[in-house]
Amino acid sequence: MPKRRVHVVAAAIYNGDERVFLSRRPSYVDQGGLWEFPGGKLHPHETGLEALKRELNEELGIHVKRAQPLIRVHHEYTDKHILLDVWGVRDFEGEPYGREGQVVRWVPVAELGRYNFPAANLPIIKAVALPHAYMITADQADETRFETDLAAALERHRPKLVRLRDTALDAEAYAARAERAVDICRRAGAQLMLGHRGSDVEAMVALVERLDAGGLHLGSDQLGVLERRPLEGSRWLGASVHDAAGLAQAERLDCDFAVLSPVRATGSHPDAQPLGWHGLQQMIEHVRLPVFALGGLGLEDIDHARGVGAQGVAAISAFER
Ligand SMILES: Nc1nc2c([nH]c(=O)n2[C@H]2C[C@H](O)[C@@H](COP(=O)(O)OP(=O)(O)OP(=O)(O)O)O2)c(=O)[nH]1
Ligand SMILES: [Mg+2]
Repeated sequence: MPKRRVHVVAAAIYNGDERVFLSRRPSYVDQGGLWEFPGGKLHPHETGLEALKRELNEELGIHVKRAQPLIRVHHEYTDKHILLDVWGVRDFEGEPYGREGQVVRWVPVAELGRYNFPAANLPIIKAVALPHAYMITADQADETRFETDLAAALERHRPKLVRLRDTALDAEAYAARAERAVDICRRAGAQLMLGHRGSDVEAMVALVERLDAGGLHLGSDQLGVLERRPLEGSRWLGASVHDAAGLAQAERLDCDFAVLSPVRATGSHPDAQPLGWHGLQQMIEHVRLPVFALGGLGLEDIDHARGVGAQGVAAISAFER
């Protein structure tokens, strides 16, 4: 017998950027006792947004005014195929409470990892926890200067996620710099992503694990040759992409996010044809993966990037200012 297909809408309801609202499923229902993003199944003839508004009113007593698509997750449970259609909700009326008697709680995004969710939820938790700014380190041959600049940028802009970009360093020098940079980032409350084009991916995965770094960032050439996700699910896997094929490959590999460039023309890549905001929007419209916009952008562009469906902005020079 074919499995039942179930379409579920659910909401990440935010209080600022720091907390999201969770409910605990009653013990007697499917996936009982686990925490969830509030929501439920579509009724016949309802759109996703209509169902979301109805469910959040029934379950939490709030009126949703606006919602943004966040992520769609397909998951095979033993008895059914589920599509979880998750929306970000920031604009609503009323104070959410457990209207059906369920246990509810505002949870700091950084603590989501401590809660037990249904198996389908891991990509959702990652999408919720992913910040809106992704800092990329600049080329700097001098080690002392590199460390001072990194500490200064962390202090000034407070990014939560940083990529240690490979510069002219060889594998050994990269690993040595990574070890210190992971530590500098950790003390500033940021996670560091590693990735070195001159090293093979297994060596990079081993380095990420040895240093307990935030994750692995793949270059577009590395992305192209991999057949499966090279890294455990609890760490971030990011990838640089420049076109629709790259985005599709990043999705296939179960990347947690992609960085798409160039949106604007930049001095560092003068020959590349910029996508523009419109090109970016079209390219990510049907992609289920969070995508950072990169190329000539600053932190002041984050809201615009989010407005066209991107996760936010990745940048090098914006963090040097
Ligand atoms: N709401 C929600 N459901 C989830 C999450 N993760 C996950 O696997 N699910 C599954 C559990 C259920 O099988 C299904 C949601 O159905 P539900 O029981 O909440 O549906 P509903 O609110 O419409 O309730 P009912 O009318 O069927 O009683 O999706 C999640 O984060 N939120
Ligand atoms: Mg429900």
